[in-house]
Amino acid sequence: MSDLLPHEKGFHVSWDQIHRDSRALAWRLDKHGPGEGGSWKAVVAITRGGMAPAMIVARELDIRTVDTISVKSYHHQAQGEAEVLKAPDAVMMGDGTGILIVDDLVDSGKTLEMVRQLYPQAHFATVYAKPKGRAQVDTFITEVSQDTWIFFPWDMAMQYVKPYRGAD
Ligand SMILES: O=P(O)(O)OC[C@H]1O[C@H](OP(=O)(O)OP(=O)(O)O)[C@H](O)[C@@H]1O
Ligand code: HPA
Ligand SMILES: [Mg+2]
Repeated sequence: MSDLLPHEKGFHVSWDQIHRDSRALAWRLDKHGPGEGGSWKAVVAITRGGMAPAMIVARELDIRTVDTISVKSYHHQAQGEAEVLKAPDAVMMGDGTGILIVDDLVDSGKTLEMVRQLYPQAHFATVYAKPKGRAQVDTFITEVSQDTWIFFPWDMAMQYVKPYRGAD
């Protein structure tokens, strides 16, 4: 069974599951910001996967200032470069102090590494984490093995499944 391809070893996450896990992330981050009463200044979602978790975290923590950063990664090129396609508001961001940067998961850590270079004082939170990228994330909820592919609800649809036994 160990010769399964990464996409065959799947962790399938439902909307309900990501809602609960994102709420758990918000609970963990609540009152842990550097502002008054442990507050956070703003939530910044790493698009696109970070948008749903960021919305849930912002809702739970009553944060109305929400922005996005769009990063295009070049994982398959030798230099392993990543490019910012859309940056959040520069004045609001500063060096990242008080900013909660949210993504759905960290895998190799390349995306967070790049964003962290831009905003070294920000707090980085993901719902899921794989071992290679764990050092790049400050707070996460669930760890999965490196060879597990996480399937998110926005990439899936309900469909018929054949029973284990029975007519084809
Ligand atoms: O830790 P890394 O190896 O950098 O991988 C993690 C990133 O990859 C996925 O985004 P992707 O770039 O596929 O874009 P998307 O969010 O628009 O789907 C995921 O949402 C993370 O942002
Ligand atoms: O496991 C994953 N699932 C979905 N998107 C991803 N992008 C990097 N790793 C993953
Ligand atoms: Mg992403």
